[in-house]
Amino acid sequence: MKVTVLGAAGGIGQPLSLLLKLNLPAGSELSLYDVAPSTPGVAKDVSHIPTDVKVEGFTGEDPSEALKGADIVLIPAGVARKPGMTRADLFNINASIVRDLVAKAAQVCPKACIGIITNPVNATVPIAAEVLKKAGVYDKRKLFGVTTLDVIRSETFIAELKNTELRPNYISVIGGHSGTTILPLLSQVQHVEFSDDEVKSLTTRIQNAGTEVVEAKAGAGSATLSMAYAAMRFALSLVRAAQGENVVTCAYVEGDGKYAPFFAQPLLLGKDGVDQLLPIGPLSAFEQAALDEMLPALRTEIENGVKFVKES
Ligand SMILES: NC(=O)C1=CN([C@@H]2O[C@H](COP(=O)(O)OP(=O)(O)OC[C@H]3O[C@@H](n4cnc5c(N)ncnc54)[C@H](O)[C@@H]3O)[C@@H](O)[C@H]2O)C=CC1
Ligand SMILES: O=C([O-])CC(=O)C(=O)O
Repeated sequence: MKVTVLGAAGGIGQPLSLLLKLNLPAGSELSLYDVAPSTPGVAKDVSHIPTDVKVEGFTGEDPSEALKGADIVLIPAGVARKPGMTRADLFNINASIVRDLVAKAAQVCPKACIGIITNPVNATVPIAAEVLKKAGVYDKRKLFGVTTLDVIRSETFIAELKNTELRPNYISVIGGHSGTTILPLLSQVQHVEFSDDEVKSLTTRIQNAGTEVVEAKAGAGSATLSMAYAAMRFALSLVRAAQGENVVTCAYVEGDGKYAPFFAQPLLLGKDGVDQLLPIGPLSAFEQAALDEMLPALRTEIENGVKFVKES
């Protein structure tokens, strides 16, 4: 199993590389690439940790060497928000970064599962899909927007609010990954009751959690450490599924188009990525209204991504 991280020298990339070195199964390979010239040094640094995961680092303009033989490609390359910006403000720079990196992955490792972390995820995943289609290698089961951070935040905030045990993957977060497109399905959480006020305030907190970090970091970037953990958890789900385990997770994928062409929802992962789209389940009136309200914005972000590739 080979995992390649594109953007490996960044705020997310470095702790993600560390976590993968510590947690990938023995015998795995970890390939780190970034335009930052320090990347071979990041790889050298991580490689001194005594686990049975082989690490290589690459820099320069071309990620091809890093992508050779990759089974999973994780992409946190690009710029992050500063206070006052929305994720959509990152589109102009990050759209072409994702387009060009995914075009290389399409050439070098067309069968790899690709997890896009770079924001705005709602648009960068459709960009990646269009690039893979152009290259004739698109398999919608293998392209994901990584929304695991929304899930782990929900887990943490619920446990804090209700003083309950932390349980992984006990909540679905559907829709997309920005503002009101992030919709945690609190009504489905087992054994926990929320008042209407709690539902409102907790939903808003989960939707604004990225901004909470951006503001607290005061100009030094956005979530990196919790995102690195989230991306590791997502990558390990793909690894376990590739090894034959049935794994359920939420991610932003091209689904059945019922709500929007791309949509974050629970998925059953298998050997080739998405094995089954799982139903989002029954929604409360609050959640149904929030879903109806978010869809136009989500669809517009998707269209912007598609248009960007068609026009470039
Ligand atoms: N999906 C999610 O839940 C989250 C997504 N993000 C997004 O992840 C992205 C990265 O965030 P950070 O790591 O904090 O940013 P950062 O600026 O610390 O790191 C980004 C890295 O990407 C590299 N890079 C830029 N262009 C590249 C290219 N063409 N090829 C390879 N590497 C390239 C840079 O050299 C840098 O090392 C941002 O777009 C951010 O908004 C951040 C948090 C959560
Ligand atoms: O808010 C941001 O810009 C980074 C991000 O996606 C998150 O923390 O959820």
